[in-house]
Amino acid sequence: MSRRLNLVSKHLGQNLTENFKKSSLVTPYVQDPITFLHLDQLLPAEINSRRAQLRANLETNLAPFVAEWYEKAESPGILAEKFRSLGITGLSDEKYGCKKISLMEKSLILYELARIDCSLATFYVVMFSLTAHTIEELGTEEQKVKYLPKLCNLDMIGCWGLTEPDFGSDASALETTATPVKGGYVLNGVKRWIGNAILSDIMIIFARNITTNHVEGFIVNSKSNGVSVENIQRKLALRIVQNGNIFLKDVFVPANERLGKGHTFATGANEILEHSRMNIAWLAAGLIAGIYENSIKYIRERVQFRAPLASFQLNQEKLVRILAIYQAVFLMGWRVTNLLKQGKANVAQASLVKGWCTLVGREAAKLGRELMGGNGILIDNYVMKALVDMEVIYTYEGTYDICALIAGRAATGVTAFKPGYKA
Ligand SMILES: Cc1cc2nc3c(=O)[nH]c(=O)nc-3n(C[C@H](O)[C@H](O)[C@H](O)COP(=O)(O)OP(=O)(O)OC[C@H]3O[C@@H](n4cnc5c(N)ncnc54)[C@H](O)[C@@H]3O)c2cc1C
Repeated sequence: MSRRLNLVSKHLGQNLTENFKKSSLVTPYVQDPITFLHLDQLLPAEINSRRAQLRANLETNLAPFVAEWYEKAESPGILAEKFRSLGITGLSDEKYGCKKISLMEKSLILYELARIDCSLATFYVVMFSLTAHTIEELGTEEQKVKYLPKLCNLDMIGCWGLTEPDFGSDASALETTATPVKGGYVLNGVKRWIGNAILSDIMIIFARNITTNHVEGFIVNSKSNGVSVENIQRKLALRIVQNGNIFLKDVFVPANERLGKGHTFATGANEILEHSRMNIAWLAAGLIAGIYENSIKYIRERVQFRAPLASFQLNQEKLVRILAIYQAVFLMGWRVTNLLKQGKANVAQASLVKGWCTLVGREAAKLGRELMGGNGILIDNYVMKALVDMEVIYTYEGTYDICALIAGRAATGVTAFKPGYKA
């Protein structure tokens, strides 16, 4: 189309849209999906107002940089400083010089971070739901005093190494070994996909104690002799997070760096995953909020067939499906967070919620991408990035299938896992 025709058609489209907007068919609309079923009323007022403040700060301080970081696939050095200045660093209790961040508040921080970008939320999960939380729950008092003050303020970066090249879903069968020696243990093995590995000062490494044959956790100084990290390149999702392979060759770990509790897979790594899986439901909710908001804005503005995309029945149905998915995911996240707070959540519940929220999150992401047509693949339009990132959260910390089978075992009382599986 010539430039003149293009301008005329654009002008005509704008007039029609303006007329359409003025017509009685168009009413005020739902910009923020949380308002549809008034889900914000489920949140304590003080926490909800801090959430709103955080959203405003994230929009100003982080959102403008995300596309560039994502394209360059880099974790900016200033991220820790940004998180500190936003006041979102801390622990579940005010101790070890850390600020208190309650379970619900942490969930909403993850929700708001994912709404901006899922890599930012994942960095937060690795630091606070995995690394710091492991030391908080399973560490000795000496380990807590040594590490938590630095971890909770992001003065120290940690990573959490469970997965191995040959043991992903089948994590409880992992092969990295911990051999008791005088004064400690010697670790040998390889870890794969570990978030923050290359940036880390310390690593939580799960290894099989060859004396007990159980999987237990060790705190490894990343600069120890025998530790090397290779960054995984060319990822097409979660590009701001750095994932690495960790190689452990005859790495000596002093006895006092063995985690104090959780000396089996079920009582150690799996306990931490239970908590963390619940967090992933909030990443899904944040992503779906972002998908909804970007989609509604787009379809109200874009004109085809001389009418806004939002006026087409098929498009309304797709948008409403995203809106409904959002309500369900938020409610599930909220419910399981409250159960966990009351000490009543278990691994089956956390797995059901994590698995299902990311399953339907995939559908929401596809619908959002579809609503934007070709423009849906542009990074600045959010939805394609959300779609690929949703694929990762559907997979990490227990794939959808594994989560479904853990919940299925609780529901039926019959295991679908091969003999020996411990989750
Ligand atoms: C970006 C990213 C970040 C990650 N970060 C970390 C991290 O920080 N720390 C860490 O320890 N790990 C991390 N992981 C690893 C992640 O937890 C694993 O990728 C995940 O558990 C799946 O393992 P896998 O990739 O080896 O897939 P596999 O186990 O090989 O599974 C492949 C497929 O087979 C299915 N499958 C496997 N077993 C069964 C079964 N019994 N029944 C039915 N279906 C089955 C799976 O559901 C999946 O669809 C990360 C992964 C990614 C991609």
